[in-house]
Amino acid sequence: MLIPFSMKNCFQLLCNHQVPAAGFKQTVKNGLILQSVSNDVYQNLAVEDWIHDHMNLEGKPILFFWRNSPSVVIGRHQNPWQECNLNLMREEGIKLARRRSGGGTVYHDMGNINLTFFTTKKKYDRMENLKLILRALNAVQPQLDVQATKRFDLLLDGQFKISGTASKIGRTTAYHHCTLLCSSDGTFLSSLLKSPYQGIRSNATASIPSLVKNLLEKDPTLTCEVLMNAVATEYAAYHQIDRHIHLINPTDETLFPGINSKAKELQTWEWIYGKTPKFSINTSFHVLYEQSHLEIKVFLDIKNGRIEICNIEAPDHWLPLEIRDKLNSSLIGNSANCHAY
Ligand SMILES: Nc1ncnc2c1ncn2[C@@H]1O[C@H](COP(=O)(O)OC(=O)CCCC[C@@H]2CCSS2)[C@@H](O)[C@H]1O
Repeated sequence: MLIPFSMKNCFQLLCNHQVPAAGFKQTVKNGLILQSVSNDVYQNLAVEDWIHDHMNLEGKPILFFWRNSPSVVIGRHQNPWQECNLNLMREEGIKLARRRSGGGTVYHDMGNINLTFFTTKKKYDRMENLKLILRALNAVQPQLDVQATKRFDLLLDGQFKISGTASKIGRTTAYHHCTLLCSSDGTFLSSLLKSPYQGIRSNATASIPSLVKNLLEKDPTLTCEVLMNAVATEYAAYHQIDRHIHLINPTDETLFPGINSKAKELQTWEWIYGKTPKFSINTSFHVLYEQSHLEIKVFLDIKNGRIEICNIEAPDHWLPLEIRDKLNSSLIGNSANCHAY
């Protein structure tokens, strides 16, 4: 079912400004199913940006499958310090990405499928897409008890989340993307999505933690490949299109002119950390000094990921006033995570 081939002609058919190439007309008349050959979260998010920015989807919806090497993906208006364990992520080499859609933080690895449903703004319908996934699940395993919730999660057995949803609505084009947990590392997922920091105050979107489960735990035949093929079959039937999954390479500038600079931008400190809504930290800790515990109080105001106000308070005999003032002023302008560079 997977056919790697040059997508150039398909994109020529779908792009606003280009002339339809003969031959592929039938294939892409009513839509297209794509799958990324890359497991790089930034490259795959760049495909979403590119399609969103460049394609005319009128009468030609697109379904895009993608999987990533271990990554944590935060929503557009979230605070990574509040949402995940950045130290653990650094130790384990887990990527952090900020997506352009809103909503909460999720963990991705090769056991998690991402599905992006691109449509015109008019045709955007998250529940319709989730119902399509439910039909696909039902086709491969009729005994599964999976339901869509009002917040567009998919729950297995009434309590375990197997899919989370987010979306981006542009002027004319929109996309709904969601996860599908097949065989992800559940222990990693829960330890990475716990912040060690206390005392953060902010208006950033907070994630809504749930119990999660993998579909493969419920039925060992439900591999990622089986699930993707099932959804592709259902999508093709629904849109009356060819059910082939076309493999695409997100670094191919001949298919996606300008895509590499989009991927680069998504990897910048300014986008990942710098877009964090303003927040403050009000916390304290103790140090042992000459057999007594001293309380050190810390107050920080952080804007665009950088310290704007810094107020560290400590007993004078441990931290002389002059040094404390120097320390406070020297921290201003620093990134809230200097190690992340
Ligand atoms: N991969 C995955 N799938 C489903 N649920 C998850 C996953 N990872 C974590 N979680 C659980 O969801 C909550 C957060 O739920 P919350 O509802 O806050 O956020 C979401 O669901 C966002 C989904 C974004 C989907 C996009 C699709 C392509 S790029 S990312 C988290 O604390 C965990 O309990």
